[in-house]
Amino acid sequence: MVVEKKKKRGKSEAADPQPRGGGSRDHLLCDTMWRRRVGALLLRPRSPLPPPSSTLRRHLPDHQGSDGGNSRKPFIAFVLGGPGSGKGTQCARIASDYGFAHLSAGDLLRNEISSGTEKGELILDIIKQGKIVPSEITVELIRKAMESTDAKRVLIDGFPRCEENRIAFERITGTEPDLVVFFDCPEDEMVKRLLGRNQGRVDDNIETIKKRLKVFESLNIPVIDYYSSRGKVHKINATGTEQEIFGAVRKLFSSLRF
Ligand SMILES: Nc1ncnc2c1ncn2[C@@H]1O[C@H](COP(=O)(O)OP(=O)(O)O)[C@@H](O)[C@H]1O
Ligand SMILES: O=c1ccn([C@@H]2O[C@H](COP(=O)(O)OP(=O)(O)O)[C@@H](O)[C@H]2O)c(=O)[nH]1
Ligand SMILES: [Mg+2]
Repeated sequence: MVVEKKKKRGKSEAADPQPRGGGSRDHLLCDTMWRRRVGALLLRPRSPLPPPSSTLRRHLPDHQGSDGGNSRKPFIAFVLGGPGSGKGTQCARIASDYGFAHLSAGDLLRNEISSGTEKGELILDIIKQGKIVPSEITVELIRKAMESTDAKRVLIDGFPRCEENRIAFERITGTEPDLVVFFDCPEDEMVKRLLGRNQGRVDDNIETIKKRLKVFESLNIPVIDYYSSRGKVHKINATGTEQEIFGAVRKLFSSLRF
């Protein structure tokens, strides 16, 4: 099943700006429709997105360091994979064994929902529908979280979700990931795990799961294809036990020079 999908993931498709899959495209919208819908919210007077702040700049330039260690950027790993592929589970173990800060985009968004703001209501609405939150919101949350950690190694779990997310992140932070880890898992296994997750999440129901899987295939795979073409992707077979998968993860992370 996975192999068949991989065959379909040709380069030309990655370059195709149109979402794949045909049929109604509503569920595939990354950001455009929501931007329109919440234009007033997003365009409300506020300070424009700042250029990378001095704190973030300290981390963001070349992580090899160019001014005696003061300008070191953290080592950034994006952790991608379909819903239920085990991103969060494996990130927790990487964070604990390899000294990474674990920034989960989904958790940052859910924290914002808990704040009870208008923005939180918008995020909740989008998550319930399995769609993607506007990049301005997510990138800003990630940027702030990166600024507030002193960690020299950062895992960004579940982001970028689409090409537009990726471009916004690179533009706003002025940096790129050093590594992209892709947990490759068959859909039926992901569905089984999500239905058993039992965390009371509004999006872990079969109707929303189906939408999330379509969004992953149409919008997230192109991000993985993009970074593959830049030699940054390390694919890990995400079937088997947590321990077995972590064996493959450990092989990768133990071989890295941070
Ligand atoms: N290898 C695995 N085998 C079976 N269940 C797993 C495995 N890895 C994670 N899980 C469970 O599957 C669910 C989804 O895992 P999670 O790490 O939250 O995935 P993601 O962050 O990619 O959505 C959780 O309930 C988790 O405990
Ligand atoms: O960068 C992100 C990360 C998450 N989400 C939304 O938050 C939901 C849950 O994301 P999370 O990463 O927590 O889900 P997971 O893949 O881990 O099950 C997604 O379906 C999206 O609706 C988003 O819009 N942008
Ligand atoms: Mg997760």
